[in-house]
Amino acid sequence: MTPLFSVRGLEKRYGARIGCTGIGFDLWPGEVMGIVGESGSGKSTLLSCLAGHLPPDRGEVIYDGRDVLAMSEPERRMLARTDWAFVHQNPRDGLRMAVSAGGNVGERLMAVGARHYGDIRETATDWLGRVEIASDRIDDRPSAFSGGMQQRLQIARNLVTGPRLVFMDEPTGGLDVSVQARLLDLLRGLVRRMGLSAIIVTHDLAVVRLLADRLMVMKGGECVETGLTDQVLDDPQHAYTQLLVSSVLQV
Ligand SMILES: Nc1ncnc2c1ncn2[C@@H]1O[C@H](COP(=O)(O)OP(=O)(O)OP(=O)(O)O)[C@@H](O)[C@H]1O
Repeated sequence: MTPLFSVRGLEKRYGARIGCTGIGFDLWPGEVMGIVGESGSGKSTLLSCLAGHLPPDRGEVIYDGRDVLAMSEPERRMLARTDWAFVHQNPRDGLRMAVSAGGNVGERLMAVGARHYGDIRETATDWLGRVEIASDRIDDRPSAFSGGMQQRLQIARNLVTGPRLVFMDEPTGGLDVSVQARLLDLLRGLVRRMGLSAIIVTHDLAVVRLLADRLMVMKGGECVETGLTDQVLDDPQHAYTQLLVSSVLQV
């Protein structure tokens, strides 16, 4: 088996300030990797570089044997529409607020070639069900939805085309705790059932405990510790990870 996604020596600077540096890992098919660290540790910068939203200054990003950084913009956009998906922290960044819930899901299918209206509507209805949105809300706009519903709709919009790799930026951030728990459960079920590979950025260790097979701990733009999630959280080796874990336990 070869890795689905490989990263080597990735670096991004903002002038003299380091965004992230020296990042390298392999992600295997069906594997979920969590990236954790305090605010300013470089998580979002790294995720943006990985997902092709931000050009890194140095390094290599290989997806399924293809050099992502050497791709043309149309090639990268095609990849982002087909094999990849990106779930934003704020659903408004990942949804079209002026389009109905069904339209939000359906237009992704159309972007990959679906044309038959009946089939598109049927698949959209099915996906709304999978993310626990009642089918009679299909013609409502996302602005009429709660934050949790909007996030579930964003997930349906992203997963309907059957991506292989999903990037998630604080997918449960900004939601209240009971809504977070339900969303996490739902995400875990979808990721496992679809055999998705995912990279999840969060500062919430409960999120990675539930979703991630493997963890990368970041501090000051660098990876300070990596390993299996339970191993890292139960027996942290780096002083910073120990602090991160113990500060959570004190809450
Ligand atoms: N557009 C930018 N211009 C200049 N510096 C930036 C920019 N974006 C991020 N940085 C800097 O890069 C470093 C990493 O920031 P980044 O946003 O990636 O961290 P983060 O771990 O995602 O934080 P948060 O959890 O608060 O989003 C920080 O020092 C930050 O100030």
